[in-house]
Amino acid sequence: MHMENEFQRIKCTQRKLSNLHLKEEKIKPDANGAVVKTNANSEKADEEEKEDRAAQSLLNKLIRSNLVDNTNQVEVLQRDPSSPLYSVKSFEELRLKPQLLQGVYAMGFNRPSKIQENALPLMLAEPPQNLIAQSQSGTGKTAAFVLAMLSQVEPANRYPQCLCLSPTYELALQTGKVIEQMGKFYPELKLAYAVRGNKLERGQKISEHIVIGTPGTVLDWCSKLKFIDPKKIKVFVLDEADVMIATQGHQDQSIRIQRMLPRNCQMLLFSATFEDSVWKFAQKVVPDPNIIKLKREEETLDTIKQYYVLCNNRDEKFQALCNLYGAITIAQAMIFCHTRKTASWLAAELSKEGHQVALLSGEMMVEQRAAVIERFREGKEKVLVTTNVCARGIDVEQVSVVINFDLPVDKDGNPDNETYLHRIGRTGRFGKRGLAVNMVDSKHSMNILNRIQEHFNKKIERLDTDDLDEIEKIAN
Ligand SMILES: Nc1ncnc2c1ncn2[C@@H]1O[C@H](COP(=O)(O)OP(=O)(O)OP(=O)(O)O)[C@@H](O)[C@H]1O
Repeated sequence: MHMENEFQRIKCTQRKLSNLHLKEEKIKPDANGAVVKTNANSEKADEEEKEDRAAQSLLNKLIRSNLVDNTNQVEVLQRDPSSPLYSVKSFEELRLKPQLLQGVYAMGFNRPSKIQENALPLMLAEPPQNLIAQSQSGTGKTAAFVLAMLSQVEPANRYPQCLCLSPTYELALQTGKVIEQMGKFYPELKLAYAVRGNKLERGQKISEHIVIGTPGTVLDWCSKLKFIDPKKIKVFVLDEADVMIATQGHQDQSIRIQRMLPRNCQMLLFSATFEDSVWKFAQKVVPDPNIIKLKREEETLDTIKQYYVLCNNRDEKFQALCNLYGAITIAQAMIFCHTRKTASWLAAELSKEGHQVALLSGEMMVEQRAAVIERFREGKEKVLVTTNVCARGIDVEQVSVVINFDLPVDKDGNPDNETYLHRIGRTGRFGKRGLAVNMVDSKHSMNILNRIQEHFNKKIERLDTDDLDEIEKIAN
């Protein structure tokens, strides 16, 4: 397929861009090759680690090979509440083109996911319906809109008919990959990438049926360069709207593109979250929408044993951790630190003690991070040391022990209860027992711990890591 080569070519550029990403770090080598900070704020930057939602989203895509379990109900708000609500339990019921059904099965999908059950009939309805859909990452949104786009293409018409916006170059490539896989048995269907670096000759018109790209380049291709005739677009998809609006300028560019499309163009918007800002944006770009929401699986602290260990300083925390090591490595454990520096130090110290640990750090490229998580998921390492920010939003399901080497705090130094719940709450899932150990080394961190206890109205027991009987007790 023609798009295969295209993808390969873009993949090469992707590597170069990933390297660029590293250059943006606020550290540089001095004349002797040692790493020095470039400005006074860099210590702070290191501590806070800028949250990069796009990188986190990409990481989740790279490490995920399955649907995320979700037994919560799907909420559907129809534009026309009087029309019957269709939901499908099989892909056959959707009456897809045979080559698409073949593609779906070749991907190993046996039946639609929860969100797909309701979203697909709405998206494939005649006349096409607009849709705003929200569900957590990994619930099958991408596969759903890719199928909708592929279903609506008329291959005989050699011009773009579906337009899909992604927040970043890398995310666009990932979605492109799903289009390629699902369209594997539909060779006449062609895909073009509207991403920076993909240069076309002036005056050229694109003949591919689906265009996937980032807002800036797509806007240029539709307006300034006129590679695409926006008036011929039948399906417009805005993916990862929550990540999109976190990037400066993307929101305005997306709205400008949307304004160029014909009135009867089907508009589809997807997001993992629905904060107010996302919702406002969604309403601007999707007129008269149907709305589908799938709630996140509730995390609870009910089946988790929570402890704290009282120490005087970092070295004592390390010693306590070593005492606990045998008990925690019965299962898989994640250890959270506040800064990259502490995480690197801790991983190095644990290695010196002869323990095999993995380090996941924000300064690694996304591909490297994905490889580390993959090894951990395969059980090649039983302990993963990371920072709260770096691991935010990453779903590793089999972890049953969480150690907060540093307690989670927000930018202002207040307890970050949400992160605490998300980290710890995942350990006791599916009826499994979980274990959480919090390291406390100052009055301040004791105060944070007390506030966390108050917030969840749950007592966190003290643990003496010199007492072998007690350690034995928590491990079993
Ligand atoms: N019906 C299905 N049956 C089995 N696996 C599926 C099905 N739909 C999607 N998947 C797989 O589940 C994983 C998550 O799906 P997908 O990427 O579509 O989720 P998503 O909600 O778009 O996630 P994100 O928000 O991270 O983009 C992928 O590996 C995908 O191949």
